[in-house]
Amino acid sequence: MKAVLSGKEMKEFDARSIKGYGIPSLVLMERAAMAVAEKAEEILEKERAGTVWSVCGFGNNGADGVAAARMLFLKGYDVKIVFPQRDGKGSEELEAQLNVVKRLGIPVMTAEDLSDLVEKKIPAQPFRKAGERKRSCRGVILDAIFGIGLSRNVEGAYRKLIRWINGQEDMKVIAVDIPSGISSDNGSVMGDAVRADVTVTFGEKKLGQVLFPGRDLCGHLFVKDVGFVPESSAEREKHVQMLDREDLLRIPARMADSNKGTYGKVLVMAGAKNMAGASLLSARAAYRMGAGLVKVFTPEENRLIVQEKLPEAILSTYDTKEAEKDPENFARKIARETEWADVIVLGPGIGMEDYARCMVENVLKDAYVPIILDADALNLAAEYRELTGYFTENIIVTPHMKEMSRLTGIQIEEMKENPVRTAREFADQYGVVCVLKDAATVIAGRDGKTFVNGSGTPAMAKGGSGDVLTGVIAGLVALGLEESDAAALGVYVHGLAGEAAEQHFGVHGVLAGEIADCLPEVYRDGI
Ligand SMILES: NC(=O)C1=CN([C@@H]2O[C@H](COP(=O)(O)OP(=O)(O)OC[C@H]3O[C@@H](n4cnc5c(N)ncnc54)[C@H](OP(=O)(O)O)[C@@H]3O)[C@@H](O)[C@H]2O)[C@@H](O)CC1
Ligand SMILES: [K+]
Repeated sequence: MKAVLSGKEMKEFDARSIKGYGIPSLVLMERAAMAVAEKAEEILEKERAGTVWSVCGFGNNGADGVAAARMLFLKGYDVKIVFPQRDGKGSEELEAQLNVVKRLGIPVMTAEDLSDLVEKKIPAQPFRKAGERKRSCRGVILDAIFGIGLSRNVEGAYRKLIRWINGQEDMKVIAVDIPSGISSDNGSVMGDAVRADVTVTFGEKKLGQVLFPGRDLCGHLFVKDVGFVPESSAEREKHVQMLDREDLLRIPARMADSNKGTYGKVLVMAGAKNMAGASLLSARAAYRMGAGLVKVFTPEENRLIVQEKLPEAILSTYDTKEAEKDPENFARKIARETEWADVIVLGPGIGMEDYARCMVENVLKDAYVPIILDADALNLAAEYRELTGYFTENIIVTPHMKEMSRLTGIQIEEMKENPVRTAREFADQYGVVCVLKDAATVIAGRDGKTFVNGSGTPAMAKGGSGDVLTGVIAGLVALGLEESDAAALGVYVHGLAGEAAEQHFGVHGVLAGEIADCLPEVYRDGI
């Protein structure tokens, strides 16, 4: 698990080393610049190229850029430094770096000196992967205009320079700390932003590098230790966390002396009449994740297909007409089923009929085991607000952006501006675990624990992928993990399984069921 810091937290973190412990700012900067110069040299050697443009702003990000330019100049590369304009007042560190550069005679110019400074916006290139350039590589651009100190939208000469960088098809772009124009707090583009091939960041990851679109614009991200004094583990835990492969070791082992009862009972309440797909995907994923017993509770019409496609599942069916005619009897049936379960998946594909609403209400009212509330159960809660009155600490909600928008009334664009805050506020308001699904899913758990997921691939942007996630989380609860941990680890494992499925079927070809079937590849390697 690694901490991910906001811009403000990062500022406090580096101030702690500089002011708190007396490590000189220029010492940290020298190491930061060296990490950038090393990465640049690696690329220049590989590409057999010799040109370096260091495009710098007037803060310490710019000072890093000037220092790295000096190091590359001393190695014999053809280096030029570019500033947006002549009259900018620089930070103390920048002035110090510029004094050295002047004595060495490294050319320093301004944006106006560039003959091909463009006005028009460079179109996005959705099919170009980071690191791919159209023509052969002539050299490297160091993007050191803004780092974590970006405080407002970019305009004027700054914006022109950003567009100029994006227009250099034959140069590789290394972003110093974070691509200029990206908010380090939430990854949003503030007016315009650099698309980097590589980003070299210092000390800790920033939220702007793990949330989209910043995550995409970083290209390959490298985190370099530059000598900051680390925080205690209690302090680190207060930050947003990101899981890594080591966390797979937290999946409980299977013991020699065990049986199916040892690994928990998952009840999947999913699927509508003649629509069994969601229940099958969820149940299959729960079994693949390691649950001992999985029962599917679904309309009678789905009996044959469930038996045929997943004979390992226990099946319990209900008559939807009867359920509507005699809700009390239906409630008793539901109570018997929920009593059996150690964990419940509630909602995938159940529809919005009255009996579905009755089912959601009864489960929320009477079941005390962890409940993963997804899809139509969430839509029902949005439509019949009184259902949210039953939200308590045993509930994990797994909305995607549209479902979250229905639940909260907040516009999707607004939530995307700060998904961490959106998930956190929802979890705190209702006392639930909130999994806000998106390309970078945010998990807001108990005790203020918040995670951003780093695994996954666009190959998973397909129908049924969310159903699989419910089964993965349920499987982890069945194995014995606490709800917040099961949710965070479940999202991570689900993403890794998606990556494994992409290896087999390509980025366009993955089916949701194949994500479930690739789960064993993930934890087999991890444990
Ligand atoms: N020793 C250390 O601390 C270490 C720091 N390190 C490095 O320092 C970086 C942080 O440096 P930083 O705090 O100086 O901020 P930075 O990103 O350079 O920008 C601030 C400047 O931009 C300006 N500005 C902001 N927005 C603007 C806009 N839209 N349009 C125009 N101007 C705008 C702002 O002006 P102002 O807002 O004051 O008007 C100010 O002049 C960090 O990312 C890392 O690279 C590493 O070397 C490790 C050691
Ligand atoms: K930068």
